[in-house]
Amino acid sequence: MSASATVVASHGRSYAVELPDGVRLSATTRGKKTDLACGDKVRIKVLNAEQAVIEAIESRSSLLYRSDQWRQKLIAANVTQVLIVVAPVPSFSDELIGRCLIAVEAAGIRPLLLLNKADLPEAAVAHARLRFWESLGYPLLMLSAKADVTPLFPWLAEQTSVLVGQSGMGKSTLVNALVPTALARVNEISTALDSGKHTTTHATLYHLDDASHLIDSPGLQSFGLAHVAAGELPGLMPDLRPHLGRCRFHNCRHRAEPGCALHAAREAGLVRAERLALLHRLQDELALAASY
Ligand SMILES: Nc1nc2c(ncn2[C@@H]2O[C@H](COP(=O)(O)OP(=O)(O)OP(=O)(O)O)[C@@H](O)[C@H]2O)c(=O)[nH]1
Ligand SMILES: [Zn+2]
Repeated sequence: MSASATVVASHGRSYAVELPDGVRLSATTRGKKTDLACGDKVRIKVLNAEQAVIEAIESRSSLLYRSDQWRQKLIAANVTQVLIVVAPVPSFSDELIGRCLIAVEAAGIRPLLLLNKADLPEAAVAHARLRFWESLGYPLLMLSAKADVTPLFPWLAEQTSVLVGQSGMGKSTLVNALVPTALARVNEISTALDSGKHTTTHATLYHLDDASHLIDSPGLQSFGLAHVAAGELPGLMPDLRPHLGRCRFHNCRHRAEPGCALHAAREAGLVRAERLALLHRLQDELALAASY
């Protein structure tokens, strides 16, 4: 029997898919190609009450992924919003936030920065650090997953959101607070995927209501952007964007070229030196990836 389904968990080559009536099956793909992400809409062939084979993947409205010179790591498909979760403790990385926001911009998805653990005394300093990202136009919400997640409700309504962030920021705590049945679900899916672990080792999709869905993803340590073209990078950085097209050379790489408008903006205090440094690091990584 052939049917439509949604990928609700992905872990390596193992998937869990959900039928329109809510029944979940474990599924594998045919052949070697396994470019599937949690949130993907697929056509499956049901083998029995527990198993299915994924036969085709439907076109995606969005795809969030990271990549290095060797491979792409799909994070989530068909999401409308990315929640970048940070916390005062353990300390978060601005480098990771900057990279993640470029991937989010490249994918055309709405971002929300979420500062969790607002109850900790270190939260004020973390909040002050995040004001930079807020000044670029990215919305920022501060809450405590342990105390109260209701401030998040209006943001989640009628969205398919994916939680991304470094390990330990509190993604699982957030999911457990938002989805009362989440823990049971995780155990059920872990069994289906035969991983035997109950930590966030794979992406999982939860339904908050009929129109609102939430995908949890494993903690990130790095965020490669080998899939973004070098020429597109500055246009994906909102602080650099207003200065583009004003360099002396139309093909300026914003490195040592004379008359570079981005360097002029940095000298005028309009652009942070770290942001140009990030652009240059990403350009170097792309050049390295291209040389393989
Ligand atoms: N004080 C405080 N601690 C929190 C809060 N939310 C989560 N924590 C704690 O932070 C630690 C990490 O939380 P997790 O939910 O496991 O973090 P995670 O982001 O899912 O981590 P990974 O599964 O490794 O990706 C746990 O000890 C939580 O109890 C909060 O709002 N306030
Ligand atoms: Zn330039």
